[in-house]
Amino acid sequence: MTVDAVNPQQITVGVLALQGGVIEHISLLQKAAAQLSSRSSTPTPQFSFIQVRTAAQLSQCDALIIPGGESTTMAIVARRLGLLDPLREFVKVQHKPTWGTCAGLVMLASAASATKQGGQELIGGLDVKVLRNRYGTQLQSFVGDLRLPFLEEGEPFRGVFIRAPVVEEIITTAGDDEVTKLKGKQVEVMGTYPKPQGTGEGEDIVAVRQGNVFGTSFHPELTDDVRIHTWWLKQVVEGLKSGGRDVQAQS
Ligand SMILES: NC(=O)CC[C@H](N)C(=O)O
Repeated sequence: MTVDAVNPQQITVGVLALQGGVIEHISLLQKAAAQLSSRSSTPTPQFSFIQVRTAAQLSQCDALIIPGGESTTMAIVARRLGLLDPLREFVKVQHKPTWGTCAGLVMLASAASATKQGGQELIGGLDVKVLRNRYGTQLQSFVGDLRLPFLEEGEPFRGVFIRAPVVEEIITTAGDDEVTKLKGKQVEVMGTYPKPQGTGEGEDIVAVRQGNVFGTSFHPELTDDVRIHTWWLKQVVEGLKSGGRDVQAQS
């Protein structure tokens, strides 16, 4: 199933507003929308950016951002508000474009390790296992320069990592129900960052995409760098214009 074709003149993007950097995401989305319209020679869509706290608000959205915060708390609150199943439907059945940052990435993973005792509920959508709090506690927060191949050439992106998760495993179980629902789209690594000293060789995966679902370990909304928001919004518009073909097919 694909996202229904919508009038791309009117696009509503929601930011899940249970906790975390909601206002910051909306502010960067507004800047990104202004940039898209100033760069385009043809009319760009009219965007509405709304905070989502109810299933009714979610149903108005063509795309969604799940911000950072605390995924365990977010799951509990979403469950209490009756939002968890509508969110699963939005991401995994309607295949509407969804981007999770930090705790949002945890929520969009199909599995997580280093969870609290008893585990935690997830939305799923990305066939990955995330390792929560990979870099330690709040005190080990850092800003690291990232080279993100999907962005235009330019300065490295300043990645803000706060108790950040990383993708520790890409789950490729053939015949897995979720994979089938995601139209066979495979997980694509969109960004990596060198493993901290003493924690192994190579790079950690800090950004992934699978079909319409995108996740970053870091917090672009806590910078004034609008590039990822602009890139994502463009993917959303292109996907809706083509009647719901998912964003992975666009690039
Ligand atoms: N900055 C964040 O969003 C932290 C995420 C948090 N460690 C979690 O697992 O939910």
